[in-house]
Amino acid sequence: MANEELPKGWEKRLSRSTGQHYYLNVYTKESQWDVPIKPAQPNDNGDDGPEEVQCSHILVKHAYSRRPSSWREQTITRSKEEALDLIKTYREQIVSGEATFTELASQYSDCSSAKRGGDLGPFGRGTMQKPFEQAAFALKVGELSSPVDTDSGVHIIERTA
Ligand SMILES: O=C(CCc1ccccc1)N[C@H](Cc1nc2ccccc2[nH]1)C(=O)O
Repeated sequence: MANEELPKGWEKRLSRSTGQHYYLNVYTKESQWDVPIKPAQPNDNGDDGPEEVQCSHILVKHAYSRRPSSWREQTITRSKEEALDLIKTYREQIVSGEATFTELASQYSDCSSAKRGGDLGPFGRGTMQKPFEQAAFALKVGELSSPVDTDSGVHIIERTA
């Protein structure tokens, strides 16, 4: 199946280990063996996908973040690698049920939205940094993204509406 027929962000790849084709979402880094299905109904402006989404996120900043400071820490010095390790740990704790997204966002997110359990409210395209927007609009409601890099740091995103 040619890439142009796949939903936005999805690419067909060949697994070196199995020789099988798989599908990778270059925005959310999700991968799957099955062909991804385009959203069933176009929205009002005729494109695929929603005009607005609502998401919560957990942001872990690092020394190279656009603003390496937050309500948690006046000066953030961790490396990008350490930030990625932390966000992966939080994601594993959420997936395993060890902690809830809201608990971890409230306690650890370096964004002011931590005070709202990570909730950013509804937003349309063109309001958030592009990598964040692309990942958020590629999620189904209830889905949790893989780690997403922006100039602010490393995020995991949960689409809530
Ligand atoms: O820009 C904000 C506020 C975001 C927000 C929107 C709506 C409700 C509450 C907060 N905070 C930045 C960190 C940050 N960078 C982001 C990039 C994309 C999405 C959310 C982000 N949060 C910071 O604190 O440096």
